[in-house]
Amino acid sequence: MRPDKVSLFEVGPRDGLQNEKSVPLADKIQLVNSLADAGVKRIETGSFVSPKWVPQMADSSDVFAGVTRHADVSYSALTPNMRGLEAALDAKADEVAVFAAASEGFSQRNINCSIEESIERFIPLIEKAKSLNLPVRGYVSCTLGCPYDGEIPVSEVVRVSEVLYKLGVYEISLGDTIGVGTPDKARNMVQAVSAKVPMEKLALHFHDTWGQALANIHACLDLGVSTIDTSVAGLGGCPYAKGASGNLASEDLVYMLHGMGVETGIDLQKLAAAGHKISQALGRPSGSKVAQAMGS
Ligand SMILES: CC(C)(COP(=O)([O-])OP(=O)([O-])OC[C@H]1O[C@@H](n2cnc3c(N)ncnc32)[C@H](O)[C@@H]1OP(=O)([O-])[O-])[C@@H](O)C(=O)NCCC(=O)NCCSC(=O)C[C@@](C)(O)CC(=O)[O-]
Repeated sequence: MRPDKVSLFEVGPRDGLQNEKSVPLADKIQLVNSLADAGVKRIETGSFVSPKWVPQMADSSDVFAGVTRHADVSYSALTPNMRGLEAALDAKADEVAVFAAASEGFSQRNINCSIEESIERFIPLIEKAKSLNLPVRGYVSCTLGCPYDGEIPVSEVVRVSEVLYKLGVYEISLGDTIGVGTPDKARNMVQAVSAKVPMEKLALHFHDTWGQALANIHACLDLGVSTIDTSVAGLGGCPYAKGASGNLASEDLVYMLHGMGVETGIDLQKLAAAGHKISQALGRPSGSKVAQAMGS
């Protein structure tokens, strides 16, 4: 059944900016602050990964330190290993996220290890986070296709999702990393995963490379999914998925949901203004169709 309310998990400051040219620290901080002012309650603020691999995120500690915290907003960080977790704890992140893939090719290119090795790495991280009552989110990349391995069996998406869930992540974000999915395929994949991980623990993380993200999300909404990852102004892509464009623009999802009578708690004008400002810093127009139509 379609949810009355959807929670947006904003990934622009991390997933977006990790694949854009470097942005000054002040602009990153302003982006996070303006997203919170627009009513976004969950903001992926940065990542604690190797700066050699993703130099755009090297100043994540400074972003966390510079943001004006809202008590009701969760500021999260991506953490590939124990070192990342320690850095996230120092930065006082409210939650962290581990990231695995449903495809071996992507796992090797993205985090330089196999799927099984990545899971082994996450075990102590999740245990330590749990001991500190720090929530851990889990990503599964390439759920609808991989830039290296092509088609990915749904059974593998289900398997990796279930493993992460059983390890104790509180939510599984299903990534269409290169945006190749189409509505029926997306819906079937989500339905299959929900046989092992409860629907209310699933989030959609669909990139819009092939212009399908909004249609794919719409196709999954009636299944009851109520958490969706988006990126303001459609920022970003993935450095290890050549040609991948950003996640679906947050503005586009909010406009569609409000039009369907689904609440988000987000002020669309303020959201579009946040997207406009960061797009200016990048020297290009917003990637959100809705923001463009609003004239932001
Ligand atoms: C995982 C590693 C670290 C393995 O990297 P590695 O080279 O296999 O491992 P390593 O342990 O030998 O470390 C290499 C160097 O990185 C350092 N290092 C090691 N760990 C850290 C850390 N936490 N923070 C800072 N530095 C670190 C470490 O100290 C060392 O430094 P050196 O001795 O060469 O000077 C590396 O592959 C990496 O950082 N990869 C980054 C991948 C990444 O951020 N990808 C983008 C995010 S994933 C994504 O976008 C998909 C998602 C989540 O959005 C969902 C979707 O769309 O599908």
